[in-house]
Amino acid sequence: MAKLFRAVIMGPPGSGKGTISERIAQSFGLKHLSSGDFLRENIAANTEAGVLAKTYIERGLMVPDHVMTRLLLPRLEEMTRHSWLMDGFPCTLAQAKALNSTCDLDLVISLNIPYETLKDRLSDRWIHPASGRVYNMGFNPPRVQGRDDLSGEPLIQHDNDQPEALVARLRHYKDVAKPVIDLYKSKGILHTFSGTETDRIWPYINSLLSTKILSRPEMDTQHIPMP
Ligand SMILES: Nc1nc2c(ncn2[C@@H]2O[C@H](COP(=O)(O)OP(=O)(O)OP(=O)(O)O)[C@@H](O)[C@H]2O)c(=O)[nH]1
Ligand SMILES: Nc1ncnc2c1ncn2[C@@H]1O[C@H](COP(=O)(O)OP(=O)(O)O)[C@@H](O)[C@H]1O
Repeated sequence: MAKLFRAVIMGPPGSGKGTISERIAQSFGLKHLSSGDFLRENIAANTEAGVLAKTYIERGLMVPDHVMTRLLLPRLEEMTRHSWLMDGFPCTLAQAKALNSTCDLDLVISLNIPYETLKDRLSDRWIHPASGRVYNMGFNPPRVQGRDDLSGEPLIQHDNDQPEALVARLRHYKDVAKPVIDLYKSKGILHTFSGTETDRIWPYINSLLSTKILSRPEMDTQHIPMP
């Protein structure tokens, strides 16, 4: 059996984690797990953790570490037979340490995107709240303006995507992500990609993953006893 592959994608709000994760999931058959989608599922299902998480998200705050880990780690433990890519978790050192105690990551992708680019993208971001589908009026516009492609329902914008809120969100991201990035750097699994366009970054991520994922079955031969 090919060895399982576990990766995390990190980056500030609007850096393209969701967009790139979808491409990775399609090209390499990894399961795309998103902390935001998972929280929304729990909120929709009214689970105890979902109800608690909602009180933070509504105020534009991050969900506390213990709530995130209690929600996500059991889910990851169910995925022992799957290769996956996690988007949006861990985002603090406490979350990274909790994840570390559950599984060994093979790779961490960190997106490094200039502030001006993030500001432009997010002020143009439209979301279909029920599904979490994301559009950008320039980059990937909906087929009908203001409407979700699949359901035809109205799209909305998030207040915290506007420039005033974005500055605070980015500062917060930098503060909490720095020790996480340092941790993964010290483990030798961090790969950072810089740029202003997803389409230009994507080929580099694609070729990195091609080497890592294609080389996995060979690595399995390490377990075959030498004659
Ligand atoms: N103009 C432009 N927009 C892009 C590009 N890549 C992604 N986007 C758009 O930028 C916005 C942010 O991308 P996402 O993939 O949602 O970013 P994210 O990192 O998952 O963001 P969060 O969910 O806030 O953490 C979306 O509206 C995308 O459609 C790009 O290369 N150019
Ligand atoms: N790893 C996490 N730790 C704490 N809170 C989180 C985490 N992931 C997501 N959240 C919460 O869920 C919300 C929605 O997440 P997401 O869909 O990734 O969108 P965004 O980061 O653009 O707001 C975040 O604003 C935050 O409140």
